[in-house]
Amino acid sequence: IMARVPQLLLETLEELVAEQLRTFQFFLFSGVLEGFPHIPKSRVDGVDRPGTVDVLVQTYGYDDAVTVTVDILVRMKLKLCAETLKKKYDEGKSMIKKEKYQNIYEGNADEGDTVYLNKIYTELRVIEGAWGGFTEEHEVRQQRSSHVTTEETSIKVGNIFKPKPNQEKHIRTVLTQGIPGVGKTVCAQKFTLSWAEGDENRDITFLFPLPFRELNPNIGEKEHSLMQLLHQFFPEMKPLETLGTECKVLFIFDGLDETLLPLNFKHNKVLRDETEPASLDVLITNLIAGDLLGNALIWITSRPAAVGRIPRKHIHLWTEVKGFANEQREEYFKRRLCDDNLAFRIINHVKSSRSLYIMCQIPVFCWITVTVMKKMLRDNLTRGMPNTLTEMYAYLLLCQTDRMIEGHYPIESVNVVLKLAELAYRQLEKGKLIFYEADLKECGMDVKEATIYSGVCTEVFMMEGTRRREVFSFVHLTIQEFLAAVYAHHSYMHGKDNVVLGYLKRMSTRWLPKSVFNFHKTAIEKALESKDGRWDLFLRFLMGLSLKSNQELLGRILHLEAEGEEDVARTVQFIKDKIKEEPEAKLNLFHCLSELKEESLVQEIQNFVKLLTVITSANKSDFCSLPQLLLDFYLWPDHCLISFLIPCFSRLNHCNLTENCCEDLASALSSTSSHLTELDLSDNSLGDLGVKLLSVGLGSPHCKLKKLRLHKCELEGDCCKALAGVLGTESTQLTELDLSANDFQKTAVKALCVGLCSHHCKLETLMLNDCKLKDSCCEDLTSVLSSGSSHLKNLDLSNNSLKDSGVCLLTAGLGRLETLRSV
Ligand SMILES: Nc1ncnc2c1ncn2[C@@H]1O[C@H](COP(=O)(O)OP(=O)(O)OP(=O)(O)O)[C@@H](O)[C@H]1O
Repeated sequence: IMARVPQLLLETLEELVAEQLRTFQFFLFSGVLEGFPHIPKSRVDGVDRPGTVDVLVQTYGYDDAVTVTVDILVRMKLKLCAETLKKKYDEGKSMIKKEKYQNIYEGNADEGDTVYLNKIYTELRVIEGAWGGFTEEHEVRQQRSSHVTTEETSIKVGNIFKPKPNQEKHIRTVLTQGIPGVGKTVCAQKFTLSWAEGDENRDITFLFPLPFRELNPNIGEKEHSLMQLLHQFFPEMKPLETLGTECKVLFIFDGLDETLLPLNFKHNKVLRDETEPASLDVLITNLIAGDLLGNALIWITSRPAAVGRIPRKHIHLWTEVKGFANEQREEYFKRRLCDDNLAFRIINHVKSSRSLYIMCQIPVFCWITVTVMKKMLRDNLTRGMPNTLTEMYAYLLLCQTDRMIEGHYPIESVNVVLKLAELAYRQLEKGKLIFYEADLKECGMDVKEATIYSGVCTEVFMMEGTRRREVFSFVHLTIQEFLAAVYAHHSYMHGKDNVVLGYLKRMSTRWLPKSVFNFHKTAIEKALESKDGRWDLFLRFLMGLSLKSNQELLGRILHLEAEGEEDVARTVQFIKDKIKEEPEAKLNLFHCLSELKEESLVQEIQNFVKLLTVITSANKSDFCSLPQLLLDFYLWPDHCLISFLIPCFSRLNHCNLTENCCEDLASALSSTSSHLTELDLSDNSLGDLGVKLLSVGLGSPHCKLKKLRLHKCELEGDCCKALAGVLGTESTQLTELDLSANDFQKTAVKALCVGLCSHHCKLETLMLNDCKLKDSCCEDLTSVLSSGSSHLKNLDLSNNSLKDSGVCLLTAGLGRLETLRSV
């Protein structure tokens, strides 16, 4: 339709006779059109029809060129002509609506390139019933805490409104929450498209996607009825005056976090009539509360921090988008790239960096990774692939700048990036994610500059309706945080201006001596003071930018280099001191060290975990989530850290562990740097499978374990063969094995004895008490004891069902045994 606008306008002007054309042009240059700039007389006076169309489009853009033309035609009393133009335009617009849902808006799409949703859409993990007790926490932290939720029931997005078995009440309102970039908008779009294509939810007659951010510009406009609002957004609905009660209607309100509406559920008047005018806030709150169109289905999506804006009583089903599971990550890369070889290389790189791999749970990071790595591999820049977050975002900014230069935009990238960075910082300071032209102006930017970088940094929305208005936002909050850090770093390096301090403090301290260290220190303190973690990611990027390598990387577009390397060393020390002060509150500081590629991070974590062990030992349930937490988020460099962590976790008894952690433990035990000699895993539900997985590590030549406790681990004997294998390996150093309080049968002990007989076996103490053993196992044990190779000195068989005859048999062949407990 947009491409057809000039043609539509031309067709309209061709209906005018010469006299009328001159009158039309008079309106353009006379300046009578309210809210639209007038066109200089010299540009239109006496110009032919195609020339007039050109001037119209160049001056007003497609949308407003049509609005202006319709307005003038009405003033010229050419009503029919005006209506025809408007009708054709509106019809075309409703067609692009459908197209709008077929394509996905991604910042990096090459000019004219269409990314089809159905092509790249990869199933997302969505769970239902999760009320996580949301807090005002920063979303990146939410990602962390959402990790430890326990019970999760997956749900298919297309089924959220379908009745569940045994459910009496139908679900009218659903709220779907998720951290930024996790795929909420894409979910809503996919739902809409599947419905529009007739694949799913065909019982819904009307589906109205009304993103909160597109509703914002309507705030403060004169009152509208719900029907008028719908007519404005969906012109094809105009023939309908009411929606009635017969048909099933669904409203999708995407992005609750972006609304500027007060959502005053408590005091807004009750509204029941969809034709009665009211303020936008009244319309929306009444729709959600069910007073207006009580049968309509409502779906709201939101980032976690904003979900509290809807009273819980109005929400019937809570769901949460969790992002991609492991296989889905790979599938995404394959779908996105259409080149298996390239996908394979990217997947391999992502897998080689655990932090990157974890980040790629969030689809938007997958997209950033694809954007950056595709270009790097294409340019043969395989050396030094990005590993830290700062590197990744720096490359993203470079990619975008290259695209801009390729597009021959006659604009100086340095300036635009800096202005954008300032914008990012100022808005972050205000806690704003969306902003207006006035905010751009504050940073010396015009709309054109912002839109040139629209690919990655900002999005522009042409609003429908009576007014044209652009709303801006960074494509992703993390990009805003990155650019904000660029601004803070640049301001300090070039003007010794510490923006982090805030204006007043900056003024009052301007005479004090300055140093990079002091600058970093204020930023660290600011981040630590903010309760909602708003500055956490900013700080990570700021630390990352203090690395010479990252400054050089960005050197092509920005001069960020700083003197004062020793200052960075002081910053590192300061971070470490802060961590020691209050380790459990300073998790983000570990991320900062990893952005700084701080080699001693490993040591720091080890110390940190030791401290944590002491702090949390009183509360084992908190403690048990920590290994997973740490493994996931603080592994850098990726491969060796776990082995450093393990010594601190040598006492993992009673930690609610299951077989799920055994593979990680095994890999820690088999790491070359593993120094663990004792491991207590008692009172966990490892089961036979868990111990089998663990045995892979136990049997490794690098495993230095001497004592292993598996008391009460829900073992039934299946694992004994694997344990025997461990005992029989040449490198085994195990001298003490506690298998007490498990449920072993004869065959289990028999299997174990194979290992005990091996001449490599160094076991001196074996505890098999409380194992429901019967006499029948004594025979095998006796043959072990009497074999010359056994080192067994202590054997505990107490609390089993052994009879005298069995014990007699054992005592007959004690070998080197010093203690035998059998009662
Ligand atoms: N299911 C999916 N399949 C493929 N790509 C996806 C999927 N979900 C998300 N993406 C990618 O991630 C990007 C961000 O997703 P989306 O805009 O839906 O996130 P969001 O949760 O709405 O974030 P925000 O809270 O920031 O609005 C998309 O532009 C797309 O590139």
